[in-house]
Amino acid sequence: MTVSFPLIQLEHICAAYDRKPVLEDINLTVCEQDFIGIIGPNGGGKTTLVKLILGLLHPLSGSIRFYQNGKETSELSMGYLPQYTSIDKKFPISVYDVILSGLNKQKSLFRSFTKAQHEKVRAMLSRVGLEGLEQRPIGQLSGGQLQRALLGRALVSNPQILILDEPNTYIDKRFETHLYTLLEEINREHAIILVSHDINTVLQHAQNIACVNYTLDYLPIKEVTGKWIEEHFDR
Ligand SMILES: Nc1ncnc2c1ncn2[C@@H]1O[C@H](COP(=O)(O)OP(=O)(O)OP(=O)(O)O)[C@@H](O)[C@H]1O
Repeated sequence: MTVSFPLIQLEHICAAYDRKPVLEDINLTVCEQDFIGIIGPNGGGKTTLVKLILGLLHPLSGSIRFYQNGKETSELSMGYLPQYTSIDKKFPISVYDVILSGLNKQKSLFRSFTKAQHEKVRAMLSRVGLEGLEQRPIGQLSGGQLQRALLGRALVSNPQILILDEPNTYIDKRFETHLYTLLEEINREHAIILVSHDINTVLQHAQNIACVNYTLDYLPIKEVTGKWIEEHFDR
């Protein structure tokens, strides 16, 4: 059996916006090669939890720790596919540059992107099925095409952990099948956190499930019963 080390450990996390509590006493460990599906009702705090993990929001109390090969580290490389609605489609940027921007953190400050980095972008364009659309501004893409471009941006740096917030809102059935094959492939080496309203998607692909509704309830998929789904899932 392979040993799976923790990558992220959240302990007793509380979060609030303008003093209004949103998350209470959240404990969660994300291990290497984990695939955690996050479900929960609208406004339950799923995106807030993702923002805390990404460091975009600071908790009111509690701790978030990152680990690499079992040793604590200050940060991890994370790829993030945000919710479609949080994207400004009017921003004048091409598909190619969106994907390239996923490598910003790996670029030296005063240097241009290297040939190898441009090659990574071209390979990613093909992986997410956007060849031929590289120069198109994002405002002229369909919802599904934009989500694929954002997925390319999240993946191009080969991050240790991939976080997807509602990836299949606009993606068509054909690409959805491809997306989950892609995620399976990625999951052989990297951890995935998938926020989804689609309980079937989570049950089918994740190893563990977390229901976020002010507090967090966590269970291995194997232990999920019909009763648990009824109690936790907002239809
Ligand atoms: N920037 C913000 N300022 C104030 N309140 C916020 C902010 N972002 C989210 N909230 C509130 O925090 C609560 C949790 O929001 P969050 O977006 O985390 O929920 P969610 O589970 O991701 O919801 P959904 O399924 O609708 O995307 C909601 O009541 C929301 O209105």
